Amino acid sequence: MAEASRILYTTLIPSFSPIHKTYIPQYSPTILRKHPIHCSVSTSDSTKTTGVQSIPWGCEIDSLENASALQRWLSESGLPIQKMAIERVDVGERGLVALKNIRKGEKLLFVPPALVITADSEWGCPEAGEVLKKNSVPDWPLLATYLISEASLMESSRWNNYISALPRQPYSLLYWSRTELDQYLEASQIRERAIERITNVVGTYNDLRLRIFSQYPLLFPEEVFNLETFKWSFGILFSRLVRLPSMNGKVALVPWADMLNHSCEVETFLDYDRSSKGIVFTTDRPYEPGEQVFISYGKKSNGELLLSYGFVPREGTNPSDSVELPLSLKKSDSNYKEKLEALKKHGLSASQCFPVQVTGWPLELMAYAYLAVSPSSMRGQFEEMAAAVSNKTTTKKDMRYPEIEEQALQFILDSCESSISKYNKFLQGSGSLDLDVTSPKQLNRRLFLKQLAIDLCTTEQRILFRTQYILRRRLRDMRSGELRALRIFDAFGKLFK
Ligand SMILES: C[S@@+](CC[C@H](N)C(=O)[O-])C[C@H]1O[C@@H](n2cnc3c(N)ncnc32)[C@H](O)[C@@H]1O
Repeated sequence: MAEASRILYTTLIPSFSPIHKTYIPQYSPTILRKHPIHCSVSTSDSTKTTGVQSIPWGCEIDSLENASALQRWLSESGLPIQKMAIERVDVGERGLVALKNIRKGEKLLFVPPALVITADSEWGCPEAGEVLKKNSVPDWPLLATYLISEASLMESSRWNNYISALPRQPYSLLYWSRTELDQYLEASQIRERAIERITNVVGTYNDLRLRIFSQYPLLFPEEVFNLETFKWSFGILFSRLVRLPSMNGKVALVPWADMLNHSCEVETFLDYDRSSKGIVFTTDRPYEPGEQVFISYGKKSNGELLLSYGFVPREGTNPSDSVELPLSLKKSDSNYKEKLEALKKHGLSASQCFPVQVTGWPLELMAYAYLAVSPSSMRGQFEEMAAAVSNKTTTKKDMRYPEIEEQALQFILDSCESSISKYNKFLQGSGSLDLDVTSPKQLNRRLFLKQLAIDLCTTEQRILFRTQYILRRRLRDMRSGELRALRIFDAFGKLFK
């Protein structure tokens, strides 16, 4: 479900496919190795390639100096006069603030395509770009390498002002160590997603290094193109890349537009506007001078926002919030093997996670619960249940098996309560911090991460409490209904004795 919303919206975090899964080299690198090519810019001055210390890799975002330089450079480079300016803000540290009254329904920004970075952008070091393109490197790793390459060129890159204004340390779970993830996010399934993402980024870098960078050390010196710089560039992509629906879903970094922070209270998103030939968004509320202007990064849960952007919205403000509930087949089930086979046929495994919202849970979760509790006598239905778990049923109507509904609901309730106790353990153990995480620089790292984890776990646990309440009520109603039916049946029996 979250995946679908990612595609519908111009989200700032499109799905990222790790290079080692998708990338097929189209020529033998040995051919080029025999004729090494040098990047004319980076090799002419040794400090550009080896003087890594001097590459700034963005800036501290609480300093607005580089942001002002960015703003000047953008207007000199064709960005029309704006109704907003970059300022220090309460939400998101730096953001775009209205300079004038802005109406609801007004188009803003108009960033021309020449100021947008895509996989087709010209490289400051064209030879490096050629090598990546000849190797059919997909957009994400290509853009990550592009950012590093341009950053290393410093003033020689046309994006110098943009890169200098990027955060030196983008806030995202990519920057959390394994110990921090284990310590603070053990209760949340987001920990798994973060580990998976870090593994993909490391895998992608290793793949590029083995196949390409090591073959062209002059174009891609390890002092510049290494895991640390890749984590930085992927952190930038995860928190700033947009997918533009009107450009066939092309992914792009849009300077200036990427200074907009997210609000769960607006629905407007960035897109290419054919009539003005620029990147715009249309406001869905008015703004007064001095107010921060927001866009939506997509209908994402708090966990997904923390994963990619490193923040958690205030409690109760995100209508798209959800929590992943893990369910598993019981190993002691005498039909375990058959049920697992049925799941495997649909690309699923014995343990699955399902997104639960305060408004309810998906049909797929219910189908999984039916499968998990169904007895041997229902073996003939395992297949259709597994198909419903994978959302591949032909009929999309709510599937029901009244004879095992009570067990299925109890099964979900047990999983829900086991998750709640994990959150309890973390939240009770962490005490009650109540720090203002909108100014992260003022906190030390440990407190900052802990507060983020507490905010996330509190909102996720709330959803589970609500689910627990609904399940308990349904089960109580079912059971009291059954009891009443039994009593009536009993009374009838006595009547005819
Ligand atoms: C696309 S950038 C927006 C501009 C960013 N504030 C900057 O100064 O570069 C996304 C980053 O902004 C911050 N951000 C965006 N919306 C936020 C929000 N509602 N609350 C806290 N931080 C937010 C997060 O650090 C996120 O990774």
